[in-house]
Amino acid sequence: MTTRTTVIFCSWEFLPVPHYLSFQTGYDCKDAVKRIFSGIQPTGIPHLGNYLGAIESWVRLQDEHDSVMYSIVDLHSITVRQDPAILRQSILDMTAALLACGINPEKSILFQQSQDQVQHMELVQDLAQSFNKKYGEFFPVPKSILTSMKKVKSLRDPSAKMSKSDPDKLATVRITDSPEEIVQKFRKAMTDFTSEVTYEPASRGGVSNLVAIHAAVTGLPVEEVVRRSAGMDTARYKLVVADAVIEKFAPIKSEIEKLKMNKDHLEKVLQVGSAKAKELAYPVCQEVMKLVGFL
Ligand SMILES: Nc1ncnc2c1ncn2[C@@H]1O[C@H](COP(=O)(O)OC(=O)[C@@H](N)Cc2c[nH]c3ccccc23)[C@@H](O)[C@H]1O
Repeated sequence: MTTRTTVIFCSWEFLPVPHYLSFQTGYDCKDAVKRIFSGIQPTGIPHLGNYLGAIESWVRLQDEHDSVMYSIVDLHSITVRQDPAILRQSILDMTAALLACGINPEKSILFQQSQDQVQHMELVQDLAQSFNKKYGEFFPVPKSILTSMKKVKSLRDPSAKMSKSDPDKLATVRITDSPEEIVQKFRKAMTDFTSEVTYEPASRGGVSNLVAIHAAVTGLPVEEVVRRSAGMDTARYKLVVADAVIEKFAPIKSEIEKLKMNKDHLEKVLQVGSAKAKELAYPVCQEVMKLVGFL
């Protein structure tokens, strides 16, 4: 008998999870298989924060775990009114972006949240615990895991996180930005009056955000990035970071363009993902029905 459990992946916050994903179909929670689950809203193009804080790790996790699910959380996005046609297109664009970043539908189940039922992480934990109290140890209680990358900060206000919805267009670097746009955004990034490049997040948020981004996109330790920029002023350093980001995103950007031309493929990926997710959920729901006495 295969047993299943859920490990919630998130970058720094508690994240909600479709509740069926926290079910297991075995009888012994201790033997449960780890399941990775995370999600991203379809609205807007993924930015540097989404990439470094989540997507890059999702790609790694799909190679490290047998059961991995990523959801395009379209239900989350309708907390504000969305134009249906634009939302439909955004879901496909996000699918293209995730595939271009390296999400492999052979290794991960990629699906739309609206094809599931959704609950929040804390609620799932409460539900699992309360169900287990009444019916025995059936649901593993989901746990969160964290990435090493902290929040990527806004380029215009290092006290705020980089966000898709920032009204200041210079604050957020999107995966599909042109090299010119990326250079412009980094050139205008807020730093301070000290020209030296150092990593002191508490007192020098702006330049430290640049160092953290630089380290993350090059894969170098922060200390090494700082050492290599000795003698450089922040104005020059901004261009070095911009170049590193351009280099990182160039292959992803061209892959997105290719994938977006094949709408049928993108739709198929989501359909197959939803079918796989439903297939996992169905026997679990049946077990629950039996435990409760409905079947
Ligand atoms: N500036 C930033 N720096 C570093 N990481 C960041 C930055 N901005 C965003 N992220 C991370 O990107 C992922 C998707 O963000 P969303 O806002 O679309 O993501 C959200 O709105 C989520 N609630 C959707 C979600 C994630 N996990 C789930 C599990 C179940 C259901 C839903 C979810 C997230 O990991 C987010 O933490």
